[in-house]
Amino acid sequence: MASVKVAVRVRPLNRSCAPNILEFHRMPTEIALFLVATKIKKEGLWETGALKDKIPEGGSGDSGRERTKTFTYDFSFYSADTKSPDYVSQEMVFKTLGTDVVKSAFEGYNACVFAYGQTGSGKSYTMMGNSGDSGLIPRICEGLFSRISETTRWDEASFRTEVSYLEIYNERVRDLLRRKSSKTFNLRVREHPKEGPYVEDLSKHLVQNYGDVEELMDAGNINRTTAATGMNDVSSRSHAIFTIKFTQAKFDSEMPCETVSKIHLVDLAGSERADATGATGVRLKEGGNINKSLVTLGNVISALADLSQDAANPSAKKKQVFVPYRDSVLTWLLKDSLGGNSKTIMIATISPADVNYGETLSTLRYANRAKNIINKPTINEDANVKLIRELRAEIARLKTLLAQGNQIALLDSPTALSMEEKLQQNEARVQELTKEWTNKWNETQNILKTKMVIDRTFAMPPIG
Ligand SMILES: Nc1ncnc2c1ncn2[C@@H]1O[C@H](COP(=O)(O)OP(=O)(O)OP(=O)(O)O)[C@@H](O)[C@H]1O
Repeated sequence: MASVKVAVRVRPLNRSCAPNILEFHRMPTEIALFLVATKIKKEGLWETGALKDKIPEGGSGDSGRERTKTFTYDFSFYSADTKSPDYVSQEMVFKTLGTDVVKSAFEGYNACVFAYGQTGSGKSYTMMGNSGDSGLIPRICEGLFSRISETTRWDEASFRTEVSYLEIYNERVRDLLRRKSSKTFNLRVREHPKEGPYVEDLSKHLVQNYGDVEELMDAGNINRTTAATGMNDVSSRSHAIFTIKFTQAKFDSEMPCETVSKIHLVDLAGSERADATGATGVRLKEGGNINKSLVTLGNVISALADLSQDAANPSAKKKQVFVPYRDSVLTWLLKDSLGGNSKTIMIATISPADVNYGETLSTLRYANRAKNIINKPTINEDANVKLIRELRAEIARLKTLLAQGNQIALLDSPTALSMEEKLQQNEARVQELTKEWTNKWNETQNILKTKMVIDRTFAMPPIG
């Protein structure tokens, strides 16, 4: 069991922007939002943060008193002012959150990081970053490959890494890395009985080093649907999911080990008010679809939070809680990351400008709710390797029983003979499975050793 970890990140003010509600004390209306830094500094990083929403009770006769609502998150990143001693850089965000994702991948857990927030609040900056100031996705990929080369220096481990990149635009799934020859832009979402929802025909790209990933990331980013809006010159008009499938195989005390980890790195489109963005026509339709799927995400988060609270209170009468995963493509595809088999992190991005007070408060509430989600991450072990381990345990058990039987002169009894037979069968099966598994990995390594060339002929998405 693991709760969804929630971090909040404050972006800098725009040059032309309204006053900063982080330090701004003149009340724009009766309501002022103070993002009060009540953080605990631990090992040089902000470990826990609380953001306070102070609402002075102006006009009610007790103007001196303030109603204070406090939100507490797992992490709060103050990135509004590079000169501040509290300033949190892209590197610090990676060190605090990203290194855990890399660790999860090596341990065989699924992981997910998703950035949520108002349009222009810094989701793409946090997830992808700018050139020379990269965000979590490139840093996690780099971290993964640097740990692979470190590991292979002293260990006989083998690795296989595949990436895919899709966007959900107006409720349709597009492959951002599809080949020019592939025919469809509107991919179907299907459900695997064991592995859950997946995108049919989504291209998967084998990568050997960070350079390969970088090429794919750049190609996908060019393909992503963006547009200038009243709030952001390069606004993402789609939700983007960058997925890494990471497989690790090795012999540990002569025992095969194989784990698979799926990492979803998600840059959501921003919530927006049509009046603030000035959207009309196509942009307005996009905005409507974006908001609709974010509302569904909010409903899923709320339902999961209710379920977790219910589970934590066994004496309370159980409520019937329905989780509306299927109400949007986004929530359906992220089903495992939300309330399932994944270690998940939400990064809520907010603006410190007073004009964004309403959206900031709503993001803080949304993030507060997400903290209550309890996931059930498990190590994803290869089914054959699991079988080998179980058979070996059975062999050890039979051997002990036979040795005990030997001591009390049962060796020629029918029970002992059938045990002996079973033991031999199991040993033969283990040998056969281990051989198959070793051959499979040798083949994979041979494919990986032949120099791969990334196909750069990616298709461009249709407009609108
Ligand atoms: N923490 C930050 N430090 C420096 N610049 C930032 C930060 N956060 C955002 N920005 C800048 O603000 C602008 C808008 O940010 P970004 O595109 O990341 O927003 P977004 O939340 O992804 O918006 P949308 O939902 O419209 O796509 C970009 O130019 C980005 O570089």
